[in-house]
Amino acid sequence: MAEAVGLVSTLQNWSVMDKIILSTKTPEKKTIFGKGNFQMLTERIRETPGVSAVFMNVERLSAVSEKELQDAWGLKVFDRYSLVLHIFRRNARTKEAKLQISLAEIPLLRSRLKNEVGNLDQQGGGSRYIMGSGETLYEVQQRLLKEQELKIRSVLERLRKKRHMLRTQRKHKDFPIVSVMGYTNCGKTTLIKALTGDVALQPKDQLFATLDVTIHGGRLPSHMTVLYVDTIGFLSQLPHQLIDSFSATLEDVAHSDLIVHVRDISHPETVNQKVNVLNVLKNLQIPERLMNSIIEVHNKIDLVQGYESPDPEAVPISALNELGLDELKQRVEESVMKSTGKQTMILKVDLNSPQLGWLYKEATVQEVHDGDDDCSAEVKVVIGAAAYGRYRKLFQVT
Ligand SMILES: Nc1nc2c(ncn2[C@@H]2O[C@H](COP(=O)(O)OP(=O)(O)OP(=O)(O)O)[C@@H](O)[C@H]2O)c(=O)[nH]1
Ligand SMILES: [Mg+2]
Repeated sequence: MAEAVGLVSTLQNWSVMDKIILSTKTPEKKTIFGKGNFQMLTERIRETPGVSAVFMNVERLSAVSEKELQDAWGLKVFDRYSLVLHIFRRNARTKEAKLQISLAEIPLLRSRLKNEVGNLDQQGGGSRYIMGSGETLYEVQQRLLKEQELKIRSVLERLRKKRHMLRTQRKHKDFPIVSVMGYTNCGKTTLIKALTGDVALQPKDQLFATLDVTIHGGRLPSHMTVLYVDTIGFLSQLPHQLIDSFSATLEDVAHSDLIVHVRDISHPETVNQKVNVLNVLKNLQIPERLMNSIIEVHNKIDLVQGYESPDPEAVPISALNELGLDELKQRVEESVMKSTGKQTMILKVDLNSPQLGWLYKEATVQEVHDGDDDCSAEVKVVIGAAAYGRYRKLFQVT
């Protein structure tokens, strides 16, 4: 099992795996391989030292096929769905991520159950009624699964509402939100760590190191605070049901003020990865204004000698070596000012009133200069239209 997972971490794309592990395009057929092929594969598996699991590059194996292959090879057999789920399970930290995984596991349990009951039926046990309850064993188990699914969904819904509330509070505080997105392992977490200095962040050289959407405050050149959102990485051909379960965690992206798309330009599949990420973003129904203002970041330039971006709009950086970050922050600032309608203003404040304190709390104070008299000051401030409206109303400024 460790090998299978290690392999995914290193290769990061299914197509390369075809060459190394097994592949088939007809998982639904009861017998996947012809007799000759099956024997050849079995021999290859036996001859290869240290194989502890086999990965079949298909979205879903039927429970019957999975069991047959496992019995024949004496090894755990993964398909794309169960392998991604396995990695997710290892990396999940928060309650929400764990619940999402439990939800994604239900279809697997359901098809296994069907298979087990099929076997029991052959022995004459599966469809018997239980102690006059009117329900067969299969029906009871199906019902329990359904109940479990409903319970998970209702807890997830509660967590979602809580997130919604937090989002509203953040908006009220007027901090722009920048979602950092990209293919798995492209360096999203490393970049946010470099931009915010948040030592709690842990970048890792593995797939789906980040499974929870987390938020980190960082300063822009104008001293404005923005909130960077670290998101789950994308992977091509991620099984559909898993996307459904996890797209909920990406919901917040549609409400952000800017998307930064990080690309690992040292990766041989970097162009395909970009296409994949943009496709998923389209499916997440991101508003057009956000899609049109995406900042594309070319990361890991330290790994490509003399890198020159083919796209003059892209920002080349090395998150690990902290190269190009000043330019990136500048671009983020310009974009955020535009999308949030924030402006730089010079306000005259009365030092005998709480105006200055209010501005420090609700906006970004850049400079404070002495005013015409002892009790006034001129304040350079970055402030959004809504906050300025509140300021004027509160202090009756015309
Ligand atoms: N050489 C080099 N390595 C980098 C750079 N940025 C990130 N890495 C490495 O790439 C690996 C993945 O980094 P992460 O920041 O965890 O990537 P991620 O996009 O957050 O990955 P997931 O959360 O799994 O989707 C780590 O080993 C980082 O050290 C860079 O600029 N140069
Ligand atoms: Mg990450």
